[in-house]
Amino acid sequence: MADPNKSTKLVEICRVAPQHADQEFSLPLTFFDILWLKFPPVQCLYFYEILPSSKNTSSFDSILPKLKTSLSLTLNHFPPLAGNIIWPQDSPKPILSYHRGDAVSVAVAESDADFHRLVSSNNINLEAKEYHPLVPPLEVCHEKAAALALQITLFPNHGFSIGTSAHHAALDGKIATLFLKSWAYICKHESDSVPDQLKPFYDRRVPDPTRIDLIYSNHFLNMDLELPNNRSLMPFQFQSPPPNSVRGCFQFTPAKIEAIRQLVKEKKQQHQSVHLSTFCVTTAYAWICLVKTEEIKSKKIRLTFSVDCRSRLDPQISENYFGNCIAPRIAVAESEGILGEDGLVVAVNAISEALEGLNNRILNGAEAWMEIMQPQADQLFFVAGSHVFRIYDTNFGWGRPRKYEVVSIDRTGAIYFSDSKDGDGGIEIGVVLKKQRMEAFASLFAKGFEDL
Ligand SMILES: CC(C)(COP(=O)(O)OP(=O)(O)OC[C@H]1O[C@@H](n2cnc3c(N)ncnc32)[C@H](O)[C@@H]1OP(=O)(O)O)[C@@H](O)C(=O)NCCC(=O)NCCSC(=O)CC(=O)O
Repeated sequence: MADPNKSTKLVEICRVAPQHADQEFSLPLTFFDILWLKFPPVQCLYFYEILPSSKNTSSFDSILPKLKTSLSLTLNHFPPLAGNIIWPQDSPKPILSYHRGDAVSVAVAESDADFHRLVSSNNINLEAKEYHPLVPPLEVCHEKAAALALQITLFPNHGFSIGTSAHHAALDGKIATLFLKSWAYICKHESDSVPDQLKPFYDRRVPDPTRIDLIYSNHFLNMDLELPNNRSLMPFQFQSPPPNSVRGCFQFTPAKIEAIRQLVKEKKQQHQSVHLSTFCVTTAYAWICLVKTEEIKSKKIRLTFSVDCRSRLDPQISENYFGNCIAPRIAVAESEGILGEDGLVVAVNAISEALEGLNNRILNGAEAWMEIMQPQADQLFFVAGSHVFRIYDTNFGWGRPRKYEVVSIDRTGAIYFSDSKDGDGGIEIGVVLKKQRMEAFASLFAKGFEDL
């Protein structure tokens, strides 16, 4: 249990602006962005350890100035992140706007909480709310919503954490990661520029011949909300984590991933081929463990995940296109099948089916994505993040992150995926469950591999 006497104290809240951004930005949101307009902020945490024996100890005092200076330089490349989402009365849709003088709110805090407990990957007793003091709130009111807020928390003699709160209508996971990597690069190399692969791309030429952006915007404008106006940018209320919720982090080593793949291959022998990517087999395994843990009674079970569309649009857009460019996909399976002897094959089949048509029909049905995103009775799981982002390569000059966490999954109910901190091709997943359920999940997750 967390020690109630340990605390995180706010030291200052400063505003960091791009150092030389002369260009004002006004990026109209596309339908990919508007889909997330009312979503709560995506909150992530990166922990960095500074070992007492390391030569970096002497530089502990320089952490904060280095991070602030490099942030300001990084924002030169990402000025919209210092801006706000607004929805002017005369605009049919919301806009991400950056004006000179806009800045990112950066909270600086100091914590005497147990750093090692917070970064432990084997701990399934970390209360969900223990990370909350380490991530900042995002400034949101009816008229505007900040794109980004940051918090740097120092753990004297141990290390520091960077907490991020990002508006999902401003950027998706890929660009949030790109921003952090650019910041880390500039900080580590004491540079003011980044290599091309870390540069965002601002051309907004996303194909939208049927004006899905207006369909989504009108959805909000026509909603019967008890708000001063339907252009309000206040997010929908998402549930707080129930009391007794804990976080768990689980590892798929490369050997475990291969074992699942082999098992599905053997069982599928006589049938058609299926998509046996790392994403597919690990998501299937985690999904089954969750369904068993939650003792789901509904007949059909759904799993929603995002697909990066950047390379899948016609014509393709830049890999570093700034904004959102993800499409929701839903895997649907019968609970009987998922819980049965061939549950893995059933789950892999369902995910494979949901992945069909990505290269030529990616936007089919996009008019209805807004409905897909609404909570539904038989929809259970939502995948956030991706192992392909290589989060653990985000090195500000003090080494790889000791731990990464998507804090906001405790409100969205998602399960997050990232690469593993060992950098060996493994995968890490994070879940938030009630304590008893977490114990059941941990046991199922471990036992499943014994049975492979
Ligand atoms: C649709 C997918 C999930 C499907 O993934 P898959 O791995 O099954 O399929 P795939 O076609 O991408 O890859 C199949 C195999 O080819 C390999 N592969 C793919 N592209 C490659 C490339 N360019 N070079 C080399 N290899 C490549 C993969 O590593 C994989 O192998 P192997 O498996 O052996 O490695 C993914 O393509 C994708 O779009 N991922 C990103 C999703 C995303 O952006 N999520 C974040 C949402 S925003 C967010 O999270 C914020 C929030 O909402 O909270």
